[in-house]
Amino acid sequence: MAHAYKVKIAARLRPPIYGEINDDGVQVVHNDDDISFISVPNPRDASQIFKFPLTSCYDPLANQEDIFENDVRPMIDVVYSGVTVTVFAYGVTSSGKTHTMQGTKSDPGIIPRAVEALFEKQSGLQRYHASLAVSYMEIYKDEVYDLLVARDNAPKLPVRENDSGQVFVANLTSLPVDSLAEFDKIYTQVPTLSGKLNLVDLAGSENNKMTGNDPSRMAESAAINKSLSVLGQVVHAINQGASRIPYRNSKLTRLLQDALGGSSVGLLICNLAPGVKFRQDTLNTLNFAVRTKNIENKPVVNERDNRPIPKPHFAAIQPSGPKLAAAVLPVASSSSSGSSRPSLVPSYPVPTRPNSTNGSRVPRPSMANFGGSSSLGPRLSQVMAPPPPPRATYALTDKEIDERIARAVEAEVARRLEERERERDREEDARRAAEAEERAKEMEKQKQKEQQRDLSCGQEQTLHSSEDLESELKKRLEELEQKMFVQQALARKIIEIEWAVNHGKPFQPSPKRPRKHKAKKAKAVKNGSGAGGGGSGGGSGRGSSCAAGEGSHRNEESLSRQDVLNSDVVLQLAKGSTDSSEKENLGVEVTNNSNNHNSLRSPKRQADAMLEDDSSLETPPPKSKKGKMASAAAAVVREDGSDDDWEQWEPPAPGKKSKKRNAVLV
Ligand SMILES: Nc1ncnc2c1ncn2[C@@H]1O[C@H](COP(=O)(O)OP(=O)(O)OP(=O)(O)O)[C@@H](O)[C@H]1O
Repeated sequence: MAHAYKVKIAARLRPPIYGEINDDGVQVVHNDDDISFISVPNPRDASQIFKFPLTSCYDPLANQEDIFENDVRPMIDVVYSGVTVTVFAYGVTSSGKTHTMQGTKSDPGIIPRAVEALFEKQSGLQRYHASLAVSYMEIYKDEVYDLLVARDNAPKLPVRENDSGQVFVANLTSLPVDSLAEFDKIYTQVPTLSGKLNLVDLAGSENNKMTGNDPSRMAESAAINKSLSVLGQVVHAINQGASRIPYRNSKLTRLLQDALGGSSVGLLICNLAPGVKFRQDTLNTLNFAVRTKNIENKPVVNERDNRPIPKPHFAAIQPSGPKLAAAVLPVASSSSSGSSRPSLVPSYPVPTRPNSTNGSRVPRPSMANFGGSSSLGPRLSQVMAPPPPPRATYALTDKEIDERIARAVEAEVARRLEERERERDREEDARRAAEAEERAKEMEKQKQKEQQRDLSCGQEQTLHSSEDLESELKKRLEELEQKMFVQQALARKIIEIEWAVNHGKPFQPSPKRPRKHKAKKAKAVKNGSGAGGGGSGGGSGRGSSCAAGEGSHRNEESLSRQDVLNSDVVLQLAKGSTDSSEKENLGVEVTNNSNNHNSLRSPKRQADAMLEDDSSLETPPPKSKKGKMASAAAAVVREDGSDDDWEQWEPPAPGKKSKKRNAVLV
C-alpha cells in the first residue's frame, strides 16, 4: 500500500510594487513559538482575523533561493525516484506567480533552478542513468498549445490517458536537454527511472472585473475562470469523497489530475498580492489552499484514492465562519489574462531585503500544525476566534509532518528500487534458466543425432559381417559337400571291394547310375535344398542308383568316425590295386589309364574324378524287376554282410563286363 502524501502548500506574499500602498491588508506572521501563518482581516469585519497556517509561509522579504531550497529541492530527489512531481503556482493576477516560477536572469525562479538541480543530481547518479527532456505548454481558452513550436501553426493538442491511467498531452514536443546519443548507448544496459517534474504557472485566479470591456479579454478571462472554477470543483469533490471527480471538465484539471489525488507529489505555491485591494482575492486563494492541502496523493501507485478523507471538510465548519463561505471558489468575474500574456501590472524595482537586524524574518517552513485529522476544524474555528489555540492541541508540528512525509517517501522510493532490483534479478534468473534449458535441449538433440549415427554405423557393420559370414559358410559348405562326395564315392568303392574280398569274388564296379538321377540331383541342389539336403540328396540319389543308399551313408559315417578310410588310405588301396594280380582280384582293369591318373591327382581333383568316375560305381543290377531295387539297396547296408541279394548277384562276365565297363567309361 502506497503512502498517502498530502499536497504541500506554500504561500508567498510579494512585496508591494510601485504605486501600491502597503496597508498591511495581508500579513505573514511568525510567532515566537515558530508557528507561521497568513493573517487576513475579514473584509466585512476588520475585527476578525483569518489565519491560514500552511506548510510554508514566505513574507515579502523571502527570496527565490529560500523558496527553492526549502520546498522544491527536496522534490528533485523524489523525481529521481521515478515519481512525478507537480509544482504549480496559483494566485491572482500580478501576485507574483511568474516571478516565482520563472524569475529573471539575475534572479532565477523555480524553473531554472529546478533544471539546474536536475542536472546536478543526474551527474551524481552512479547506479542509474537518467535522461532529461523538456516540454513546454500553455493552456489558453481551455486548449493546450505547444510552446516549443512556432505559435502561428501550433495545433491544439489533445489530452489523453494511457493504460496506466496517467494523463498526458498527445504530440507535445519533448526536447532532450542533455546528450541523448550517449544515453541511448547505455540505455538498454542499465535501469532507468521515469520521473517527471511539472512546473505550472497558472493564470490569475482573479475575477474578470479587472479585464475591462475588451471582448477578447473577456472570453479569455471566462475560459480562465472556467478552468480555475473546475479546479476548485475538483478540489472540493476530492475533499467530499465524491465518486466522480470532474477532472475532465477542463484541460487544466485534466493535466493536474496526477497532482490532485493522483500519483504525483504536489506542491502548490499560493502567490499573494499585498494590500487591502487584493484582500478578497487573497482570501479566495487561501481558501483554495486550505482545501487543497487536504488532498492526499499516492506517489507510488497511480491510482486515485476517492475515499472520504477522515478529516472534517472545510465546508463542514463553514457555519462557524460565515464570512469565509463567500471567499470560497468559484470566484466572481474579474479581469484576467492567460499565463503567457504579460502581467497587467507594470514591473517596478523590487525592494531589496533589509538586514536581519531590522527585525524582518527570513521565510521558513511554517511550524503550524495542520496534519492532524481533526485539527483543521478546530484550528479554523480558532482562527475565526481571537485567541490562538494552545500549543498542546497540535499533535505534530509542520516540521515533524514534513519529516514524516519525507521518511515515508524515502521508504517508498527505497522499496520501489528494491522491487525493481528483485524484478531485474528475477528476469535475469529466468533468462539464465531459459538459456540453460535451451542448451540442454541442444545437447540432447546432439546426443540423439550421435546415437542415430552410431546405430546406423553398427547396423552396417553387422550387415557386412553377417554377409561375410554367410559367404564364408557357403564356401565352407561347398568344400564340405565336395569332401563328402569324395568320401561317399570312396566308401562305396571300399564297400564293394570289401564285399568282393569277403566273398572271394573279383571286384566288379557297380553298374552305372542312370543319368536322369544325376540331373535330378543337380536340380535339387539348384533349388537350394540346402547343405543337408545336398548331402542326403546326394547320398540317396546315388543310393537309389547304385543300391548303396542308406548303407553307404552309414558306412560314410563309420568312415568319418574311425578316420580310417580317409582319402590317403583309400588312395593306398587304390595304389596297391595296381598290381595285376590284385587287379584281377579286385576286378579292376587298367585298360583305361585314367584310373591311375586319378590316383595321382590331388584330393580335390581325385574327388572330381571319382565323382566323374562315379558312373563306374555301378550298383549290382536287380535280379528281376525294378521294384526289387529297394530291397537290394537295403541288403547292401547290412553290416553282417549277409546280403542274399548281393550273394545272388553275379558280377558280369569278363567279356560282357568289359563291354559294359567300356560303355560306362566312355
Ligand atoms: N517576490 C517578488 N519580489 C519582487 N517583485 C515581485 C515579486 N513577485 C512579483 N513581483 C513583481 O510583481 C509583478 C507581477 O508579478 P508576476 O508577473 O510574476 O505576476 P503573475 O502572478 O505572474 O501575473 P499574471 O497572472 O498576470 O501572470 C512583476 O513586475 C514582478 O516583477
